[in-house]
Amino acid sequence: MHGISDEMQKQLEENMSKIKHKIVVMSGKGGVGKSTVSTNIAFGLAMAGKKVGLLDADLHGPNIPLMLGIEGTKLGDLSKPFQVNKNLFVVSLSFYMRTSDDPIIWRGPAKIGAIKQMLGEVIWGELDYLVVDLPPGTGDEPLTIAQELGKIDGSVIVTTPQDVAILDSRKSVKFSTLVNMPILGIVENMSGFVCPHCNKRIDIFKQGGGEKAAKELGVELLTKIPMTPGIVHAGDDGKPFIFNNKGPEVEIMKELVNKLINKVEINKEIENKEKESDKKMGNILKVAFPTNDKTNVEEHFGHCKEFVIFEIEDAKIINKSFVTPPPHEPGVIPRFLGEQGANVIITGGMGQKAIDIFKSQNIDVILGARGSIEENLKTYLEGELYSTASACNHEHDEDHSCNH
Ligand SMILES: Nc1ncnc2c1ncn2[C@@H]1O[C@H](COP(=O)(O)OP(=O)(O)OP(=O)(O)O)[C@@H](O)[C@H]1O
Repeated sequence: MHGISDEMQKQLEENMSKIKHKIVVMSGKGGVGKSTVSTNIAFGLAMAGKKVGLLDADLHGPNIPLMLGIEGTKLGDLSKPFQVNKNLFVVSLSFYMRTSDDPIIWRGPAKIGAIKQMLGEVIWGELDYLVVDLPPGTGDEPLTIAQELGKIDGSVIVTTPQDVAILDSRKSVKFSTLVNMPILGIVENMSGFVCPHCNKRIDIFKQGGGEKAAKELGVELLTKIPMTPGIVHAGDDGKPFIFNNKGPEVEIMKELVNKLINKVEINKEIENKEKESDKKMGNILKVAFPTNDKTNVEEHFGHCKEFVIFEIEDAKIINKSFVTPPPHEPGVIPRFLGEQGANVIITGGMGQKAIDIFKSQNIDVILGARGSIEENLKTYLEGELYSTASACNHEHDEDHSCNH
């Protein structure tokens, strides 16, 4: 299990491209409540109606199944995540272990291969969010996982209130910068304890480490979660704390989830607007191909199952997405691709009317393409792909494609 095949790498990228938002939860060291925070964020997002995947990628202590009450689960079909409820799906490295106390003793490359294999084999399908519980620390393992996830919306850094929080958080901030992922903010966990008998607050782990770290590092302090006995019971009983509990700590968790939704979705909107304006200024290129098998150019342009659209910036692919066109009717598909912002369509062939509609939207048409999409795209980006066919001559079926 040292590496993965090209085919699986492709599958991995395709899996990741179907996920709208990715959040990684990390911490500079173990035991600060990273898995607790990941589980409650994922459960909270699912409660808010989002379709969520929770990936327990903590190689050494994959304990999310325990927190969800599904410990001991062994999946027969490893490509399918475990469905916890209508909106929440989970995959844990523990599903791959023989027993729950089977120590994970893979080293270096084997570990990385195992993670890549898991990312490649699991078919999440379309998700609104993937929440990833990274292994603690900022070493090679979390780094590889973060790099394989593709574009990440941001990291949530979990820390505790001690002074050392600043050191741990600084490492996590550096890590986030290294993999080019935005930092959504810091969660100061185990932040004081309010005695249920006398209501007096006791700062067991000192005070404000996370807050200070956030200020010094110029990162938002997302929230402070107090030491709460209910959180321990919920974790041990396999029922996430955010679910079915009441009180200020639950409200804190719910506010955290709402904050993340706002941050991630607003960030994405801003990014999309920037991309749109970049595109208008000619900085981002969108290249579309019809396909039936996600790999090869479908020559029957008007009847393909879907289109793959690549976004290109500085001759590099920065995004790849699949879109399903509306049912075929004359003129509908060229307009649909115009709405998707396509600048170029590369296909086998099409009728003159479709070509005219594309041209009226300033979309270039390249005809005569066949075979591998990636190869065609590469040739196009090298400036070597030219139309090798002319319009099909079909009066009534402008989106028709012939096998030229
Ligand atoms: N705010 C809190 N109040 C009380 N207990 C908490 C709180 N947050 C986490 N815990 C408890 O602390 C313990 C460790 O939490 P958790 O497993 O989430 O930490 P972790 O950072 O993921 O650890 P690891 O590095 O081992 O994966 C658990 O028993 C959990 O229930």
